[in-house]
Amino acid sequence: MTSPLVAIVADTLVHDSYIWHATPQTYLRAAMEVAGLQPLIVPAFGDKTDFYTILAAVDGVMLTGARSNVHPDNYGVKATEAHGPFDPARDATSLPIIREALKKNLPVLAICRGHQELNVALGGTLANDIQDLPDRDNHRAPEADTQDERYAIRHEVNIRNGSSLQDLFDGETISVNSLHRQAVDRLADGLSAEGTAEDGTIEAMQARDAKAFAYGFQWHPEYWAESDKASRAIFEAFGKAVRAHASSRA
Ligand SMILES: N[C@@H](CCC(=O)NCCCC(=O)O)C(=O)O
Repeated sequence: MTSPLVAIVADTLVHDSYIWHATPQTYLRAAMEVAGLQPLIVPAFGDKTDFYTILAAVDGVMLTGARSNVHPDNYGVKATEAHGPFDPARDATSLPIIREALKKNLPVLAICRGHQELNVALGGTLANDIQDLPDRDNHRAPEADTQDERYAIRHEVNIRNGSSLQDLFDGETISVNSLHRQAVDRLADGLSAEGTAEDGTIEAMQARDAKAFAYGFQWHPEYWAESDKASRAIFEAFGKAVRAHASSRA
């Protein structure tokens, strides 16, 4: 059995005196075991990356969550210490890969930092430390000993009436986890808000002109992809779209 390739842009981190280009296993497993895809981790070498060759080889692109934040230079805001930590190598790789993937009508699944990258890549902006803004809730992960507690389901997302996500989730409201302190501020023109939290945070969005699956989700469907119905539905739909792209090329 062959599985289509999905490109996943790596985070960079320093460990044991080396710079690593890496992706958490939760995303890789959800891509492999629920979406049925073969992940290909793309090292974050920015403009040294041969995007043409990578995007000719894969049938989808997935952007993961990360503790780092998109550098505000990318959306025209002056950086402060509070905007960090940063991973400029990832920004320089993920933002162009998103734009190129959408131009090529490749399926795109953007999660948490990836959701924020999708907005910035198309010209939108981000709000920082939203828990300190008036009328906004705390969307950060709780202090907890285990990842299961950090990724526990925390709040509801209301899906826009008429959104194709209502069909995907078979309902108007879903319950999600929450591990972020930034959020979409000005939504890029090329995106539509498809789901919002009670405090107005854009939790789900879609690339308007995309001919394939192209969604951003502010929460983490990868963590419960095997056991949670809505999380599984996202990965299954992404897998189906990537396989459709692969078949259309064959
Ligand atoms: N850093 C951004 C993006 C949020 C995100 O991708 N979170 C994943 C965090 C994983 C963890 O805490 O273990 C933000 O804070 O908004």
